[in-house]
Amino acid sequence: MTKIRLHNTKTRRKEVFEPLDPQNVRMYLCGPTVYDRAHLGNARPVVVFDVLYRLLRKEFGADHVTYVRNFTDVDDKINATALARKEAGAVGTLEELIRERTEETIGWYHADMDALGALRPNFEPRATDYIGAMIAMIADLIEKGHAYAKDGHVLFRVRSYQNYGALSGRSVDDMIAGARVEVAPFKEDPMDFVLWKPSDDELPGWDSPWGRGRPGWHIECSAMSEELLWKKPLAEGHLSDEAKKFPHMFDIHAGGIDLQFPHHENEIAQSCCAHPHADGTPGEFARFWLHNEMLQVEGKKMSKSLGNFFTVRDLLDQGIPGEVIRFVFLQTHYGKPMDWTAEKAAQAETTLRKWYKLAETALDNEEPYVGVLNALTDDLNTAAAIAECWQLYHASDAPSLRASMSLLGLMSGSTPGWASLPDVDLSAYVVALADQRAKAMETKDFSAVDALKSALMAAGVEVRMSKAGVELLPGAGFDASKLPDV
Ligand SMILES: Nc1ncnc2c1ncn2[C@@H]1O[C@H](COP(=O)(O)OP(=O)(O)OP(=O)(O)O)[C@@H](O)[C@H]1O
Ligand SMILES: [Zn+2]
Repeated sequence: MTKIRLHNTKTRRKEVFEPLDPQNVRMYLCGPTVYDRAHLGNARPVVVFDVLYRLLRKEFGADHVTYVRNFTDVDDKINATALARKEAGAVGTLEELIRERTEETIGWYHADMDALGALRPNFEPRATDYIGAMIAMIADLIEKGHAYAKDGHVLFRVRSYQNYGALSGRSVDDMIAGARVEVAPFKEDPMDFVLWKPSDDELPGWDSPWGRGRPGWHIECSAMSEELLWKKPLAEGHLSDEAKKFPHMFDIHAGGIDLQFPHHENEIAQSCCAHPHADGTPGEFARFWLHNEMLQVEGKKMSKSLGNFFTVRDLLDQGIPGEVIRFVFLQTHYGKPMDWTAEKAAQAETTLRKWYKLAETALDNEEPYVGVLNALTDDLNTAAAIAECWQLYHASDAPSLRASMSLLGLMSGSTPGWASLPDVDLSAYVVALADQRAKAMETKDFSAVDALKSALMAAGVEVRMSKAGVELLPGAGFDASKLPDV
């Protein structure tokens, strides 16, 4: 078996990845806050870590990987969206409107990420289903002296955790200088962050020892990863004796680099302080930290707050197949920033069309080509994997190309219609158009040619007419059911 090597942000090195328990490889990815459609940047971690999930399933067995990705469904932005709808006259209590909004957004998220060929994780916990676990963890942190309650708030005492900042490689003081930390009367230190905050009657809230309130953002990932990647497999007997020697530890924690600080630093602080070793020193959390770089727009992170975003749905609605979007992501290593451009999408589509044509002649039951596997096991080098696929294409090695594409999550069948594109026989239309054009040259009446051309274009066919002849290609929005009769 090829050794998987991954760049671990924690050590800033590429390291050989050996799971604590090869029978149950455990990974957690910070998921979306569900108040709106995912923008294209939000899709990058999903695609990148879907490749990792597929690789781990290939190496350790499909039933031996547990992948958790949460939904943050308690958040001030969600509350604000629901409140705005209520003010605009929507019927229902605020809580109902919030639930409606998060349900709707989760539905959109699934549809959009499915279209990108991303496998659904094994667990997709919602924060609101784990409030009890969060309250218990917060109470425990207070008892251990790592947190304090003040005015209905509970704060994490950052200076009680010596390793704070280790993931980002910065000292607490540097971080304070560089970050916009909120100074508040209820804080002992401006660096302390919120574990729990009070809710007024207008806001969703849960009863807690500190009054009615709601959790801060960071605690949910600590609580949910603990519940699903440690307690649950432990209780169900799905952890080896070796893995049990590392309580509360799991293999991989992933997310965008924008989450490294403060979100991931805070997750580490909470989890390690909640589960100290027997000698009282801070305990363990994730062994490997993986961070994807940002999708950018003109050098800036695509983000909702900057307003420089478009959604995955926008692109799908423009007729760009999900696999094309996926392919564009795969062309850049996850550790590098990247842009989305129309040229990249067009090139990706041309490539995929060629590959499909060859790969479709083979069955999907071969092993992926070793060159592709080697590229992926080298810190998910998807760009190199694509170069290897080109070699297979040029060598007309259909079985290996098909198996390699499927390891990359391509040809996954989640974009219906796409797979049949290369097989579409448009030759009857080529003949008809050429005939009509020949006639029109004599009669000087081009209306029939134009009508047929428009009908084909309406079905998503790209029409190229030149002296050399007529060329027809199914385009991105191709729909065979709309083809005209000839
Ligand atoms: N431009 C981007 N490129 C790559 N990943 C991104 C980008 N923007 C956000 N992410 C990732 O998307 C995931 C979901 O994040 P989240 O729902 O918190 O985003 P958001 O806060 O709605 O987005 P924004 O940062 O635009 O406000 C996180 O893993 C985050 O790192
Ligand atoms: Zn998280």
